[in-house]
Amino acid sequence: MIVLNRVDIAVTALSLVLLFSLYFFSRRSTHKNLRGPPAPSYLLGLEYELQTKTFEEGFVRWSKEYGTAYRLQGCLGETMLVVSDPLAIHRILHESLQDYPAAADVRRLFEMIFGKGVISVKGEDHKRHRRVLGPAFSINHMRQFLPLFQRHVNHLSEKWDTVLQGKTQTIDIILWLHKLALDIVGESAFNYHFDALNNKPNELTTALYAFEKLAGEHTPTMTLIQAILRHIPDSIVSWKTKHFPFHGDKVVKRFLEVSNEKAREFLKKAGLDLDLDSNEAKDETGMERDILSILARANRAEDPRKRLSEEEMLSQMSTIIQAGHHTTGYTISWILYQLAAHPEDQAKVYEEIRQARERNSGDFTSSDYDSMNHLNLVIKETFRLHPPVPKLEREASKNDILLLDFPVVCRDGTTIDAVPVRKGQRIKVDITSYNRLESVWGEDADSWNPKRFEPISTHPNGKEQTQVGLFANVLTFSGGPKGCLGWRFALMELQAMTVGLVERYEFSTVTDVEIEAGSIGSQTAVMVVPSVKGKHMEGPKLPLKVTARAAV
Ligand code: HEM
Repeated sequence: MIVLNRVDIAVTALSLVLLFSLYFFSRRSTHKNLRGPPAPSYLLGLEYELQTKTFEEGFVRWSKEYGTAYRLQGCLGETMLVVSDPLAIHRILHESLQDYPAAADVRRLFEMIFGKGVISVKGEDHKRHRRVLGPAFSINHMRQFLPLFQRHVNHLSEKWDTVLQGKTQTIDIILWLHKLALDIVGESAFNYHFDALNNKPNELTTALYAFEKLAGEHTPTMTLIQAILRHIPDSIVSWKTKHFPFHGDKVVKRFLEVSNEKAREFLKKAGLDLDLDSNEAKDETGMERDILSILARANRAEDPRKRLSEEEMLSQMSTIIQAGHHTTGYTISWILYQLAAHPEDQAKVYEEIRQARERNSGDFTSSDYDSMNHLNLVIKETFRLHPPVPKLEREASKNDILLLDFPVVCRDGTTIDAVPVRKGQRIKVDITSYNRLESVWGEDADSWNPKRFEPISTHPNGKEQTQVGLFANVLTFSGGPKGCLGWRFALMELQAMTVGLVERYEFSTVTDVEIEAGSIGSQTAVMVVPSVKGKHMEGPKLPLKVTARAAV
């Protein structure tokens, strides 16, 4: 057996660093003339620092300083391009999606977490997945979920009533709302009862919570390892994960295994098992309210050559559970926070609910929600200011040129309105900064102002906005053929949650507790969450004062 001494190990490590540096040098970008923030070190670039900064301190500030396209130095001298320019984003997400797939390491991570679901695949496979998934997310099916949303909101209210005992109490609302969102998505996706609000232990919740605990562990070494892994071929990383899994690999795998097992059990029980040709007679199960049943039927109706395989079908469930609960859980938290911080908006929303109650004393319909003007302005403004997914990681698959709506000034003082992109270039589509561009949203873009979404005849910069986002032209749900599949689901769920909770409770901020946007996750997959100012590294927290209202 070969025994390596310390010198051997040091020489090997140094050689690897040199080899990677040479590799990165050969891939250095064409963006030398673009401006960007200085990096504190060659080894880590700005990547480690980014994980300790809030988005406000990093990306939002830099986009103000350097414009809608700038360079960002990653580990070992890698140059990344950050864009928040509407025209450039339009090209990346809408016009040329096939030339700007998700970066390879992101797809690899997504495949580990979600399996071979819609979020992990690209090209023709992605189109095939979207075709089968489309019907399950149609507006008509979404409306069928409304009673389910309302039932779970009522359940949360029962819990809060017990906590409040008729008094005003400070509640850290975030964990409650996270559990509410999880209960909703489990039952909607495949009639799975997480029973999170009841704190009921079950296999899938245990696997999910173990997975969630992984997020937020950052060290310089981990940052460097992750950066190096980005450039190692998939086959080698898969081999390593299979034969020498890290603790995190095992935890992630466990969640996917349990989710697949539960989805398979459910389909079997519903008579929709994935042995596609043998279940023609088992059509009427009466359970088509969940996404998986609708999906199974849509898949059967597809041309057999284009159907999703069993593995692909089951992977959609882990995808929907993960994509559909953190996002809505954090967004409803921000909505309630903004209503607490802006009592005049809360009063308007409450008044709309009160008036709607006079017309409808039973369960509200989706038309009732759509007719509440101020409620919908508040939701749109929250989407704009608080996107839970702050950026998308893309990679150019060929050389291209990104035209800019808003020219940027270069290091040599020249102004450019087009940025060349070479094959392999990593691009960060900066959702948060696009949503805050003064040139798009007006001078008060950093401030809360729901009225900006009232219909107007002219736009703040005097010209029509370039179409980028799926909803209200904010980029929160992304845009184009890979944009969020669940945006209608999320919108209706958030309407039901906001109305259900504001009708019963009054929310106000806690004196001396300031809230800011922190983040959890890694550079590859990060989420922005409410946290206590100065303590964002401690994770999501949102204490609010909650008072039960007298019945309307
Ligand atoms: C406020 C709530 C939500 C936000 C902000 C949000 C945001 C996003 C974003 C930014 C993406 C990435 C798109 C891209 O890569 O270009 C995405 C993808 C996705 N979301 Fe959502 N999402 C939300 C809720 C939901 C819900 C409730 C569901 C399901 C019930 C869902 C299902 C999906 C799926 C399946 C994808 C993958 C789409 C694809 O790759 O083609 N999302 N979402």
